[in-house]
Amino acid sequence: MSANDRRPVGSPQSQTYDSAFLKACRREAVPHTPVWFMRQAGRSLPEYLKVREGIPMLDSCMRPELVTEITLQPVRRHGVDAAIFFSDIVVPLKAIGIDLDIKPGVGPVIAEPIRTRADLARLRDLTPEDVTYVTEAIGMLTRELGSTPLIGFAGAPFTLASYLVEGGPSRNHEHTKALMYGDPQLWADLLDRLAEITGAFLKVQIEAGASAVQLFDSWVGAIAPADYTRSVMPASAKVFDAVASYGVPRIHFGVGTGELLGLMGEAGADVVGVDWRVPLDEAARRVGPGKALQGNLDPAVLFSTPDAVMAKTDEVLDAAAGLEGHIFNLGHGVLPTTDPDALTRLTDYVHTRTAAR
Ligand SMILES: Cc1c2[nH]c(c1CCC(=O)O)Cc1[nH]c(c(CCC(=O)O)c1C)Cc1[nH]c(c(CCC(=O)O)c1C)Cc1[nH]c(c(C)c1CCC(=O)O)C2
Repeated sequence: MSANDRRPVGSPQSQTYDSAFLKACRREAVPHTPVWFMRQAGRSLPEYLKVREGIPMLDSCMRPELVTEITLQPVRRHGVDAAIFFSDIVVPLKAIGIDLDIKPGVGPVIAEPIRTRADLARLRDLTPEDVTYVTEAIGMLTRELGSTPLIGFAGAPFTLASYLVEGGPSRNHEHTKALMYGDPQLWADLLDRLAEITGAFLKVQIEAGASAVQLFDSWVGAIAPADYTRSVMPASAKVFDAVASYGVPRIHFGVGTGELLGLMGEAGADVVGVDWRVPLDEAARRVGPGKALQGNLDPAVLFSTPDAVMAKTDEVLDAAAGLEGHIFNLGHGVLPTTDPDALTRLTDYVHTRTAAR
């Protein structure tokens, strides 16, 4: 029997329960503000580029030893308070047989976009057998990580639908919105299918040992609040409901979502991720009581001088001073050409500045 079998995730007996990260998610007192970075594993790290050499992105997600190594790299280097599982939001779609690839410098590209009712049949249920490499990698990882929590993740139904309907990355989401407004029933059915798949994918990660999960609705900032409530929120709420009984914190993040922060909390999140456009004290007013916040240093700030980084970090920490729970992060993912030393310095700075309080 492994440690995971005896000490279930989410319970006070789990090895990660008393970590600063999980305490902040639960809005309990912390020894220091916990830090992790979206996209902390990846191209900013030379050791990542080295192990990925000659291995296509999606292939790398299916090799448990490689996933374990890549996930651990930023934890070792920066001393962050949590690891995020190395994978991609399109991995579950690939696992159920959707023909897609991740093109370097472009992102996910879908061979045949999904736009009709007949296309929906291609989105079959995801079972744990489809992603045994995920279960295996998380088992290896949680053994290596010990008391450091592992964050599992998935793409939210809207963001996944955007890739599937457009066929790839999109600035304006025109085909996606055409479907959402033009055939609301097909849209609702598509998002509901994606919610089932996403819920199943998160369950696999939690059952394998993930201590928290983050739902990335990266592109939902393109949607107005009324449309979000009507056409997006029911599916995201279904995903959060699917994993509610595990008792692990659920984080909800999107870019440009200032007008949606309250609704994204209401969808069922315990922690709301905030990009850099809304200060955290204002975000707290929008989200309301009972939720922790995560964020929100502009990732581009890391290209500035160390003094400027510290000054902008102080602004984030000052705005966060009155929050019920705060997890320090960037407002979006680490940019690929970021100096990794700037991330290590930032981690140390947040730890030191918040330890004395
Ligand atoms: C929208 C989205 C995607 N993937 C993801 C999102 C949501 C987060 C966000 O909003 O940024 C999520 C994601 N993708 C990846 C992770 C790994 C874990 C981590 O954060 O450290 C996570 C959490 C690895 C990856 N996913 C990808 C890379 C780069 C590929 C490479 O290193 O070869 C990595 C490390 C590819 C990818 N996959 C996607 C994009 C836009 C890209 C970048 C394309 C490019 O610029 O090359 C889709």
